[in-house]
Amino acid sequence: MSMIAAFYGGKSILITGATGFMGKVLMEKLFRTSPDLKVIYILVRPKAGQTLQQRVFQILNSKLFEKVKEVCPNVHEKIRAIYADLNQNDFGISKEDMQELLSCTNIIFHCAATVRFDDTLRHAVQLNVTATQQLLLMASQMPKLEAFIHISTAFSNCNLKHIDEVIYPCPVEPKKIIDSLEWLDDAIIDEITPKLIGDRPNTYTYTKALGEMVVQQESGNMNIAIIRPSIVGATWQEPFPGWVDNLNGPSGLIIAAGKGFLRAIKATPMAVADLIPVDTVVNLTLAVGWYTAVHRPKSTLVYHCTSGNFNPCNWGKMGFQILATFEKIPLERAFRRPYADFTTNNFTTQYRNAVSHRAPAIIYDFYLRLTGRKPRMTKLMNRLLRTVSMMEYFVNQSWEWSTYNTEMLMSELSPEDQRVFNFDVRQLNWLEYIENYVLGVKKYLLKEDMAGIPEAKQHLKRLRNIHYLFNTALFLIAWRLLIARSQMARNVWFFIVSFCYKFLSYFRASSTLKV
Ligand SMILES: CCCCCCCCCCCCCCCC(=O)SCCNC(=O)CCNC(=O)[C@H](O)C(C)(C)COP(=O)(O)OP(=O)(O)OC[C@H]1O[C@@H](n2cnc3c(N)ncnc32)[C@H](O)[C@@H]1OP(=O)(O)O
Ligand SMILES: NC(=O)C1=CN([C@@H]2O[C@H](COP(=O)(O)OP(=O)(O)OC[C@H]3O[C@@H](n4cnc5c(N)ncnc54)[C@H](OP(=O)(O)O)[C@@H]3O)[C@@H](O)[C@H]2O)C=CC1
Repeated sequence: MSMIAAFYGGKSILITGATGFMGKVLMEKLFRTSPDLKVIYILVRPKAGQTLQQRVFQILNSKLFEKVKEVCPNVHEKIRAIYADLNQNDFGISKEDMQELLSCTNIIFHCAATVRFDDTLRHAVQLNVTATQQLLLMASQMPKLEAFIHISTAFSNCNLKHIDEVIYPCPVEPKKIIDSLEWLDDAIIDEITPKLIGDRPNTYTYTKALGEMVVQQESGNMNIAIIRPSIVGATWQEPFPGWVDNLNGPSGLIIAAGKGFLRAIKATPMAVADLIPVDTVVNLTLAVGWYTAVHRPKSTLVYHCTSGNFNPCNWGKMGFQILATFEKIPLERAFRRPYADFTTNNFTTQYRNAVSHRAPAIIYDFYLRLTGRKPRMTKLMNRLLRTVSMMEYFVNQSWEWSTYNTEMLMSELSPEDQRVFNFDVRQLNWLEYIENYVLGVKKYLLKEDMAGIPEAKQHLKRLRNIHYLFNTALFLIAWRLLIARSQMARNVWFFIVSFCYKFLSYFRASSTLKV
């Protein structure tokens, strides 16, 4: 019997960010392994014209929850969606709901965040810092609370090369930043943002670091732990391999490469690609929840959930395997054949952006205009290049994360828990994982039918022929222009032609002699 699974039985669990990528996998695993848990409260806001109930219905009816419905048929009765907007004071939660949360919650998993790299400092602070502070305040009023688990990121201190499982202070106190954002106007905030984030690449990593400081400062006598995952990718094993449902991290770029939009990226092939499967993160999170509640460590422990020091894979190997998978399992209606180069040089990157990205987009838009359609490729390409430029920071350097606490926890688990809540990435086979990831992107994210693979392959063959034809035509035109303008080119041309002629005559003569 799994001790961790038994621990969650009968518990009331509060999850923020349950509608997000990690939150869904966390809920799924909880219901599947501890179907006797009492209730999962999820803080949800209405979105995209959907009510709370519609959002929950959609999640429960997705493929991800198929196994859960077998193990826990009354799962819909055990989810209680509570209206909450983390941008509002007290999250806009009604008095009755708040009362219930305060009096019943046993465990909190705080996953909600803005993960956008380009968010304004005001919004990123509101969600990643102020909301964390408010949640901690709520937690401190919960008499039955056993553990508060905060999800941060391994990149919260990406300005350092070696990162320990400790909370590093930021130069300006989070409280001062929260206070000043209340009265500063947006223009001034934009101006001071680069100074505040310093050598971090974006507001996301900076505000996640501030969020950790808030957790440390407001922890009081609660049992708190922080999890720092690196780049979270599709599921490795559970509930099935390759599940992914958003474009964050590598997923968007995998699609861009598979559809033939992304032809080159400024990335260091030997830099460590610290990807971690979402189910591994969730297993560690649940194990940490159990350990924190049962063993009550004296201080707030930080757990790194990374792959680099256990089982490193680099971007070169990853890119190669992604492209190799597209040979076998191509995406439908690709714009060009999948091919992506890694370059480390700024000049080459600019050249490839102009020649391999912008030029084909302009030519295609011209073709769309000619055929009476609305041009869209240049806009899409500009967006892609902007996204790629934001990812460059993460694919051109390697970090070292120490993992003492994570390893300590691994050794504390019973063999059964090590199996059911496996977070040992030494067992991960990268080639197999990446292949399943690419397949998952195709099936679950793009919702493409596997029956369409032969047609997709045919389409790629057509694109290859067009590519050859285009290159041959381009070469002939260039050559023709050169011959018309340069005596030297003409001489070379006549030399080649006469050489070929002589060779053919010799070949014909020798074959006649043999006969
Ligand atoms: C063979 C080669 C393999 C190479 C393989 C390299 C992998 C290299 C991974 C490094 C990864 C580091 C990750 C750090 C690890 C964390 O800890 S961070 C957590 C992860 N966070 C993220 O990844 C957030 C990144 N995303 C963003 O910040 C914003 O979406 C962006 C990129 C700034 C775009 O903003 P925007 O232009 O306002 O666009 P947005 O409204 O979000 O979406 C607009 C459109 O773009 C699409 N889109 C959104 N995001 C993306 C995306 N990432 N990609 C493509 N399209 C996207 C949307 O679907 C949408 O399409 P439409 O609905 O309009 O058709
Ligand atoms: N994905 C990754 O690569 C990594 C993620 N992390 C961390 O993991 C955690 C989960 O990330 P992930 O699941 O990928 O992120 P997602 O963007 O998929 O999910 C974010 C969640 O936060 C919720 N949320 C955002 N704003 C609000 C709001 N104003 N009110 C209520 N809920 C809100 C979203 O709700 P809604 O559906 O309504 O938008 C969603 O459920 C985050 O803390 C992130 O920093 C750490 C490392 C890497």
